[in-house]
Amino acid sequence: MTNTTDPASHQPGTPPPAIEVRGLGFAWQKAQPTLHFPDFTLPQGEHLFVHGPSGTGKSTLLSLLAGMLQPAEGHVHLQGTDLYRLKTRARDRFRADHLGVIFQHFNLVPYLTARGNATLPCRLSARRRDLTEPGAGPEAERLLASLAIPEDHWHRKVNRLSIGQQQRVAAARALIGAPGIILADEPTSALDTDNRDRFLDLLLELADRHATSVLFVSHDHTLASHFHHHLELGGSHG
Ligand SMILES: Nc1ncnc2c1ncn2[C@@H]1O[C@H](COP(=O)(O)OP(=O)(O)OP(=O)(O)O)[C@@H](O)[C@H]1O
Repeated sequence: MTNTTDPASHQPGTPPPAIEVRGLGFAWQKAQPTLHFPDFTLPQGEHLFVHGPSGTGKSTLLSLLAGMLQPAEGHVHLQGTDLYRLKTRARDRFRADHLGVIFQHFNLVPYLTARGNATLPCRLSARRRDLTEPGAGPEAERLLASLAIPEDHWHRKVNRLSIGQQQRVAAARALIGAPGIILADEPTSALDTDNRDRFLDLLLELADRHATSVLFVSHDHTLASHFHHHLELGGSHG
């Protein structure tokens, strides 16, 4: 893997942070003002809660961190790799190997089962396949069970599951193969308070087992206490 670590960004001999953002800006269209994002560093294994009013750029930030948009300015380093110095194919590979993403609408593959969706990252990444023990199928089943998906639902197509169950399948897909970073965009928006807290506790507990860093976007301030760090968008920086 190409490693374009910025030597100024962390002490030699220590692991690089999970996420480092510097001077990041993005414009959806030339006529639109550039969205500016605050600088931040998230140490590996720690969790960040990103909040802020609608339209302040939370989803845009997530897409930038996932390597899916080209920034107008600034840098994103993920685990020491300068994401936007990678060529497109290398960036796609980096994403498949190191990122688990839970989108607002889950982006599950509707014609695959819960187990089929959860194992998908291991089909796209040999690294993640190699990091499953004893293999992608059993690991997917263990994650689905940990996330309270009943065994008789594992072989059901995901469009026959409840919204809450689909959210948990998306979490299993993000967690499989121990990616270093999980990016989650409002993944609890459709859940009631009890299920939301349970989902979040499970996600963070499973992430902690592999020292996975979680960046979690939500409008819901009551979730902030679950996280080590908080980042408010829409303040004086932008
Ligand atoms: N595909 C797009 N094309 C043009 N402008 C966009 C696009 N997506 C978002 N924007 C604009 O970029 C800005 C930031 O949007 P973004 O969705 O990142 O905000 P957000 O904080 O996630 O909002 P919400 O909380 O409502 O989901 C908004 O002004 C929005 O209108």
